[in-house]
Amino acid sequence: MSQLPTLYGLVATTHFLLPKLPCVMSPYIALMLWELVLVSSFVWPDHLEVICTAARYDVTVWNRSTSKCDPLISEGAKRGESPEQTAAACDVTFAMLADPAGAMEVACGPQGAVKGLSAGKGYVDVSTVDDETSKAIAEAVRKTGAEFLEAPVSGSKKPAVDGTLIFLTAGDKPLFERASPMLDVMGKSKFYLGEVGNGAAMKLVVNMVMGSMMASFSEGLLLGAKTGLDPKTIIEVIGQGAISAPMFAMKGPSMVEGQYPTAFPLKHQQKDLRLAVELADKVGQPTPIAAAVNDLYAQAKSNGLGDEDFSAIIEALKVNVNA
Ligand SMILES: NC(=O)C1=CN([C@@H]2O[C@H](COP(=O)(O)OP(=O)(O)OC[C@H]3O[C@@H](n4cnc5c(N)ncnc54)[C@H](OP(=O)(O)O)[C@@H]3O)[C@@H](O)[C@H]2O)C=CC1
Ligand SMILES: O=CC(=O)O
Repeated sequence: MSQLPTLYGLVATTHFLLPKLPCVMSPYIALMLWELVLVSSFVWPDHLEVICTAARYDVTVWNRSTSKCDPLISEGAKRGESPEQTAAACDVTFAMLADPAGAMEVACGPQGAVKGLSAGKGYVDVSTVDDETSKAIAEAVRKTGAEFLEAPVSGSKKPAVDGTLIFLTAGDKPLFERASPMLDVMGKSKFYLGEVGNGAAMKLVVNMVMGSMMASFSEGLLLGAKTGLDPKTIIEVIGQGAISAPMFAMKGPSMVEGQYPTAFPLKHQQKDLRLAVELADKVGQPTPIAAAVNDLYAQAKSNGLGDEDFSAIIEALKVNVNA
């Protein structure tokens, strides 16, 4: 299928992207891989066809819940039997897992990708994790002679489908250069940030700001509504001023309707806030706003909103304090 020498492995996650590369996958990665030829619970056959044709990569996919790979398999991807076998079969393996525990399990567990790595291979971890997890995976990967790149992404489901993610990479520069053509298929830009840990830190900083923005926006919509303002007009006014943001314009209208179709799950936004607050604590930077917002998301998660989109945080604020 491919005239290129690189074989991709994807060990992943499931919900967000079944992207376009070799993976141990997540839904999110599935979307990314989708453009390389990936797999996922999302079905966009026409789009996949376009991407496969354009990218021309041979892709092997593995996911813990194997059925999530079926759509990609039916489009020509090969099925990996385990992270180990996937990494052994591929030149470069992309991993996209839910959290630090999942990323460690898939990289370093009993059938982990590390067991299939060797000199000449590369492992690119696209999961959002903390710097310590990333460094531990980097060490295990490098012990095999393979190279490691952390590459968390900024951008949710639509950018994944469109191939307009932003990659925040750090680690082995030769692997960054080798993986760049693949990153370019899945993303609109990529940053190389130096030592392992810098990509994780950048991602946590960005998502800390995003989580706080969404909570503040939610408070504004609810406060306005309580004073008799039309929330749709609030969104319009915000959209024309200095604090306008694509996120408000995109998610505001459905939030007003009480609809939260999941692109970025609330449980992952809370995970990122928690990791950001822990990072701040480690380096001695006060982040009182992020700490308060983290508590709010944690409360929303315990109230059953974890699998909703993170914009469902507005529901956690819909309490009548005068009742
Ligand atoms: N969704 C989004 O918009 C974005 C997500 N991200 C980040 O990308 C990552 C994935 O996100 P997303 O796809 O939405 O998450 P999901 O929760 O939808 O998917 C998580 C994936 O991780 C797998 N997984 C979790 N734990 C393990 C484990 N112990 N062993 C093997 N597999 C495991 C799941 O497997 P299974 O299918 O078997 O459950 C699933 O494939 C997260 O780190 C998230 O923060 C970053 C930017 C945007
Ligand atoms: O991590 C989430 C995103 O949208 O970026």
